[in-house]
Amino acid sequence: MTVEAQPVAGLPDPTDFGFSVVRESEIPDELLALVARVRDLVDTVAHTEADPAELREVDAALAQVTERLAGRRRDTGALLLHQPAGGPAEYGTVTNLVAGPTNPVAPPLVLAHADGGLRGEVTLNGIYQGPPGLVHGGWLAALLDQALGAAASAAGMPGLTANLTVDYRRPTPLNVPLTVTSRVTGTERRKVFVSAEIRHDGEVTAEGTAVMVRLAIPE
Ligand SMILES: CCCCC/C=C\C/C=C\C/C=C\C/C=C\CCCC(=O)SCCNC(=O)CCNC(=O)[C@H](O)C(C)(C)COP(=O)(O)OP(=O)(O)OC[C@H]1O[C@@H](n2cnc3c(N)ncnc32)[C@H](O)[C@@H]1OP(=O)(O)O
Repeated sequence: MTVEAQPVAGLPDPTDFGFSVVRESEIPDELLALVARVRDLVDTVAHTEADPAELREVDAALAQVTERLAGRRRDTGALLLHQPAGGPAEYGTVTNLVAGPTNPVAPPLVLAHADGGLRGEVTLNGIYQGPPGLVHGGWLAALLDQALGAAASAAGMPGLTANLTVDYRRPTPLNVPLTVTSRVTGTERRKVFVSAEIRHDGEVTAEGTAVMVRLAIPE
């Protein structure tokens, strides 16, 4: 489902540049319910010890379901026009790997404006595993990258990550609530300096900084 975008302060209308735009409110509840179901499915499949005959049957059933849904496919680059709690409307992508509401692989990370930056809670299950019982370091980097990019975007300066530095301070456990925070710490020409942390039980388990380079939007 694609609609006309509301203008976002300081940004041109993305439809003028060939992007399709979807308002968050236009995503049907039924799709969100299906996405949640598939998240459960991914975790279930990753951990199943069902016998081969049962697996064959389930595989065939899922092949039918996949074919049934494959007919009407959204543009991969479709933008999501959404409004983080406590802040103005902004753009992301509908299928963003970390935060996209329609992406079953996204946990998803939902961030709200807080304390001069952004804050959100997320719980990562066994499909995000690296070492036994612990979150994969690449996924922690992805969470941080998202929070860092979103902080710049929420401050009205969307851009791309030019440089990302991650420090892993403590092992980050699976299946527990993690708090993610981020903020802009400075700007210089098109560069936006940002920092972010992931905490478990109040203790920082991973932290990152990034240089985001603001989008150079053609006149
Ligand atoms: C039309 C409307 C569209 C609306 C869309 C709106 C929003 C959508 C955008 C964002 C969505 C918001 C939130 C999403 C949240 C998170 C998503 C995660 C973020 C990512 O997943 S993102 C993917 C990975 N990311 C890349 O795929 C970047 C590949 N890369 C490049 O595309 C270029 O490399 C680029 C653009 C970075 C720079 O290129 P460029 O030509 O534009 O600019 P240039 O090189 O002149 O650099 C300008 C100044 O940045 C300094 N600088 C450059 N590189 C640096 C580095 N590595 N370290 C330190 N400083 C650096 C220079 O030193 C200079 O600094 P100075 O001003 O001091 O000279």
